[in-house]
Amino acid sequence: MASRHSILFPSPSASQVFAKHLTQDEWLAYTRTLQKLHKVGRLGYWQMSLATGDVYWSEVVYEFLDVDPRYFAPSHEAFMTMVHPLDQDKVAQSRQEMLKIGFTDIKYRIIQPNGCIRWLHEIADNTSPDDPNILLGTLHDITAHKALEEKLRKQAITDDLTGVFNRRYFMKRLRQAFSHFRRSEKNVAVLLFDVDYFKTVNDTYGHAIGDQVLQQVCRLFKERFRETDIIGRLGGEEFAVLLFEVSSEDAVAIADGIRQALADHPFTTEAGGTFHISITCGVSSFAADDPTEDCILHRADKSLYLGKRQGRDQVVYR
Ligand SMILES: Nc1nc2c(ncn2[C@@H]2O[C@H](COP(=O)(O)OP(=O)(O)OP(=O)(O)O)[C@@H](O)[C@H]2O)c(=O)[nH]1
Repeated sequence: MASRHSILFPSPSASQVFAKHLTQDEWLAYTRTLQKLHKVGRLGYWQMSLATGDVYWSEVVYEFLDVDPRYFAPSHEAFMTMVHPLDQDKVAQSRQEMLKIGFTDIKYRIIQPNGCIRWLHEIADNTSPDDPNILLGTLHDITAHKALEEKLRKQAITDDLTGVFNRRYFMKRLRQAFSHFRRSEKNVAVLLFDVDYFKTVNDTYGHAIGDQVLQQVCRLFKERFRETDIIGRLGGEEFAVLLFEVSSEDAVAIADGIRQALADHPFTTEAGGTFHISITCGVSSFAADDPTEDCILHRADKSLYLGKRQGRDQVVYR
């Protein structure tokens, strides 16, 4: 404890007090006010002596880390054990940066002893006016900010009704998949699904039941596709799924499994009765001579249209 306080807010020497025209009591009162302000503003700060390696953490830092100052001695090493494994390199690099250019501004995660992950924003420098051998850093807990950021990011790429990706995000992933395919030539397939006679579902059972059908279709998609497959709602009752590193034959078999599962699935009416739907699917794969990523969608769309003309409830591959 004594060594922590020996770095920060040292009791001023008589000459310092004299130079600043402060009495020792005034100086201590000023220090207490500053500490209180940091607590009120939820600003954590730390100091490290380059000469001795001693580290001081303010009370708020202990709170961010959720460790007890009575049992947890502050040190650079102790702190690094709490940094999220995925952010270790970033934090280590920022320390080097600070020593080199005298400043760093970084956001990273720490893991508290209870397993909770917190996001911290650290701004640090080594330009202490009194001692160039002292590094100074401030910490803000930005966990709530990050959670909001993540929520907004998800909202921006998700279809509200069904929870699958929206058209814009699907098209972005299709573009990325196409450029990856051009480099790797690993097969990528698109399944284009369209619910059959969906207008009749709405007209017969009502729009709310129609919405539930779309939600259940997507629930079934999510259950049956892999985490890495990209499921998107292109509009209305049309959905597309991007499958990576899958042969065209397997893509057709997967699509047919979904078609069958949907045909077997009983949907419930408001009155408690049940009804069934069917779905038609067009399948296509990227071709080496495709000039753009849209070509795969055009082919899948043509297959889908053919499937509709041939009587629906089927999978067509071209
Ligand atoms: N309930 C609901 N209906 C929607 C939604 N988006 C589009 N629709 C309806 O989906 C229906 C699509 O009808 P059509 O394009 O005629 O297609 P279809 O009746 O499925 O016929 P085929 O595709 O030829 O088998 C329209 O009635 C749209 O109003 C939605 O979010 N919720």
